[in-house]
Amino acid sequence: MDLTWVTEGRTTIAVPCQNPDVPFPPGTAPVFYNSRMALNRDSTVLVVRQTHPHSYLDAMAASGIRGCRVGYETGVPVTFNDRDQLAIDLITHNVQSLGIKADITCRDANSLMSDEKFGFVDLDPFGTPAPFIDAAIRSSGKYLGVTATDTAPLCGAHLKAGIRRYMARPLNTEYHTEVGLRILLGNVARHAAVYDKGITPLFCYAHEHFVRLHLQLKSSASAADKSIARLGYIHQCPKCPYRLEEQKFFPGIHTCPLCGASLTPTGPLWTGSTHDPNILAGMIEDAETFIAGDPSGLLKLLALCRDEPDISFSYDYHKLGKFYRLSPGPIDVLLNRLRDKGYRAGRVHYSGYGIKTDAPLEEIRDCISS
Ligand SMILES: C[S@@+](CC[C@H](N)C(=O)[O-])C[C@H]1O[C@@H](n2cnc3c(N)ncnc32)[C@H](O)[C@@H]1O
Ligand SMILES: [Zn+2]
Repeated sequence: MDLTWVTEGRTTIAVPCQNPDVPFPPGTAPVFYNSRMALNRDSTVLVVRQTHPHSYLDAMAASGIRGCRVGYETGVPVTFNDRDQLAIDLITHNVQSLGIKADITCRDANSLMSDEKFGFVDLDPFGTPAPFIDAAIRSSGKYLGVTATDTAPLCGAHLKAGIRRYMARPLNTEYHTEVGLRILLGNVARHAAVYDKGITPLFCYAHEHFVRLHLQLKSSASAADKSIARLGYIHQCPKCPYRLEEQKFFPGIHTCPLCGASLTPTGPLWTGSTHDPNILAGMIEDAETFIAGDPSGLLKLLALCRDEPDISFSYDYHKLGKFYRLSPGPIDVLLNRLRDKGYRAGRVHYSGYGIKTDAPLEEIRDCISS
């Protein structure tokens, strides 16, 4: 395998040689490495620096970049695993060149996670993490990281695949990214509850083509009950912009109060907050000085998440304008008008056109038109 050196964060490792103008066709790279996931890994390094787990499992390590960064940039002992021997050879080379403390195993991730426990278990598979979530919850002593790149099933573009994988009904609507994030969170909460574990989202977000979760697990039946109580539904009107958040285990049947159509439920999904404000504040402070290179993209994402209201759906600002046949002014003017009227209002982290507010639609329309 021809190798080249790459530096990500403060860590330099070897990865398969790739001409950026002629990328490997999907599935043909000798060992996977994607520089576009650097922000995803930056966020994990920051979470690990806030949480200090006693050990970290990079369950699907490929080149080992994620675990190498955790080991080198946080000092936490790492176990690297991949079922591919080529990946193991590359990880061994990278671990030796960095001089970090590590165990390296070549096993099926589910088998390893069924046998051993780790402070922080991290899943970063190709596509869906669904087949690995159960074992990861059993293996994790306290923290869990999950990446999902199967955004089409999660967000409702591939409805049947979404239902099969996550046992929830997604909805391909203007806030489908939010739906995908919350369906994955809800799925993890339900798996955790089976083992009397509750989840606390530390920093969970959707970005470009992936969803990323960082969670804390708490072992107790009451923590599990509290998580289950956070599950619910978003009911969307198929004819107008009306939508309703419902925190209930079984969905109610609802009719749109504005146009009379039957609302379509999406879920079960996680409702309310998707981050811990203290962890986020610590990450923001740390990112400014610790993340090597240009931390502006990550800092922007962290600030947007911090300021996003804890509401489980959003509106596309342009779509509202189109529906009401109004030409909307600047988004910040609308948000200020809503706040002046006493409503919560803010931007969303996953779209430049999304807004979240608890104002009723008539008030939003008035604020757009005034
Ligand atoms: C998306 S890559 C991991 C990327 C890596 N974490 C990073 O940050 O660059 C997925 C890796 O999972 C490995 N893999 C897939 N299924 C697996 C399984 N059941 N057990 C262990 N490794 C697996 C593949 O060999 C591949 O190297
Ligand atoms: Zn309606």
